[in-house]
Amino acid sequence: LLLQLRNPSSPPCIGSWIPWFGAAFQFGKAPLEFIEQARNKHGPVFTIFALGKRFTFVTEEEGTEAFFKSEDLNFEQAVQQAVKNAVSVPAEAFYQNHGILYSMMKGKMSPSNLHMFSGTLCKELHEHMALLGTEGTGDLNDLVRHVMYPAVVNTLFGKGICPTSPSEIKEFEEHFQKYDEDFEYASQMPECFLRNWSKSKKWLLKLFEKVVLDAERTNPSETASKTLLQHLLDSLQGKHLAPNYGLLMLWAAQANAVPVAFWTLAFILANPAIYTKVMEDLASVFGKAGKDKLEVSEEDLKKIPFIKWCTLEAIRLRSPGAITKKVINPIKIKNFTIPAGDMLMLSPYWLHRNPKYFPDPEIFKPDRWKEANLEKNAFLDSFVAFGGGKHQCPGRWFAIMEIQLFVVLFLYKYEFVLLDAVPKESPLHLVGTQQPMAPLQLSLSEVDVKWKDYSFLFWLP
Ligand code: HEM
Repeated sequence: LLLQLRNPSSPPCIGSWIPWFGAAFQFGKAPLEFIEQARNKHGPVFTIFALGKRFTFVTEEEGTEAFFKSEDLNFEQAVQQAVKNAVSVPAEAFYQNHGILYSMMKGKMSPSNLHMFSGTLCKELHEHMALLGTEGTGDLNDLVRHVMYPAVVNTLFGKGICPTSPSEIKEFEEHFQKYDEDFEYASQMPECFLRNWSKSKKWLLKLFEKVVLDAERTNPSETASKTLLQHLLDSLQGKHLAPNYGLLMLWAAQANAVPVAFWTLAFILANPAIYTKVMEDLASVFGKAGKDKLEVSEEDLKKIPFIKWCTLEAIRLRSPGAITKKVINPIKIKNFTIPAGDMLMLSPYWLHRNPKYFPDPEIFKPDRWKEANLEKNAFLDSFVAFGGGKHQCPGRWFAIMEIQLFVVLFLYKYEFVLLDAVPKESPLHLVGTQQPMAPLQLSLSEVDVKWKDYSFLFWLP
């Protein structure tokens, strides 16, 4: 009945007048799947009424164009409340700082500055991989986290600034994982509903008071020697918010990149032909696998484009469930008028499954990236994992580089046997890239150079 009575110019609205029941409840349970079902049933533009808010989804090209370009939509207003809930930055300070901090991060992590990170990152990755030992069995996701997390934190925040050593990391990791796990829900609702999350947030903010003091104390005067955190401290208006912004930056740097590194490795290892191609490329640039302490520069990575394609293809398949803008003036999309106040939502995850742009969309096909003009830093058409327009993810080039570097060093150093099938992605979260639903056990051992030549034979059809 509701659908029949609606104003024909507004999108179909799915929901009930009591938030949390009916469709809104289903939406909360598995939002990713819900979006696709709603699209099939109601068409490319539809509104979900949940948590007392209207979320309008646009799932086709016309909507995408408007989403990234329209002046009637606003990014800052869409995320301000979430930032307030997540790290307690008040609205006024958020609006005052956002533009300055965004430009700073975009500049520091631009393609031409990546070489400033790659040396340190390579060294750090080696150091933390060495702690894994020469062989063992475990879950790939844990393994990736144990290496990537401390290596990237030491690179962006400075060594010894955040806890990363084996003795101090455990408690930190527990809190950070809890914080990350419920970040999405916590950014949408009052903290009192999430007691454990709130405890971890307080613990992390307290820790960051010390982190920023240490970073401030060791802040060098010359620009080239500063860490990303120190640049953030220099740019920030309202120094008392430094711990809050430090934590936000840590979350942004880890939350998406770590799961994508997992998926990139999982997809490569589960596809014998792709694994073989990667290993041949590595051998042609660096010589036979197994030599320890391979030094890989950002220039070297350019010689192995196939690994960049694998990374981008994993990002395509596991891209954020949704990104958001707030409608500030009514906007027309297709035949619908979306009212001011709505949250406009676009799903990179589902857009990346449109066969018109990505034939065989569910298949991991790194070769499709041959068509992208990556030398000019352009992605494939309709690839929006990092957003688009003027608010695109400022860390995207760093993210792609760190994952490539990790994959290179890891595959070069170890041989693997997968003990499980690649798990499915969890449909539970809307914000950010997907987590695996189940563990992926594998056993690994350092490559024995003698054997490496022959190991290719096992993969051949
Ligand atoms: C594969 C990994 C990553 C993915 C898929 C990703 C994706 C995104 C997306 C979709 C947005 C929001 C864009 C929008 O809503 O229009 C975003 C924002 C952001 N990302 Fe990333 N990101 C990744 C890695 C990183 C890394 C490694 C960093 C930092 C080192 C980072 C820092 C940020 C920051 C600071 C913002 C907020 C920008 C703003 O406030 O305007 N991201 N990212």
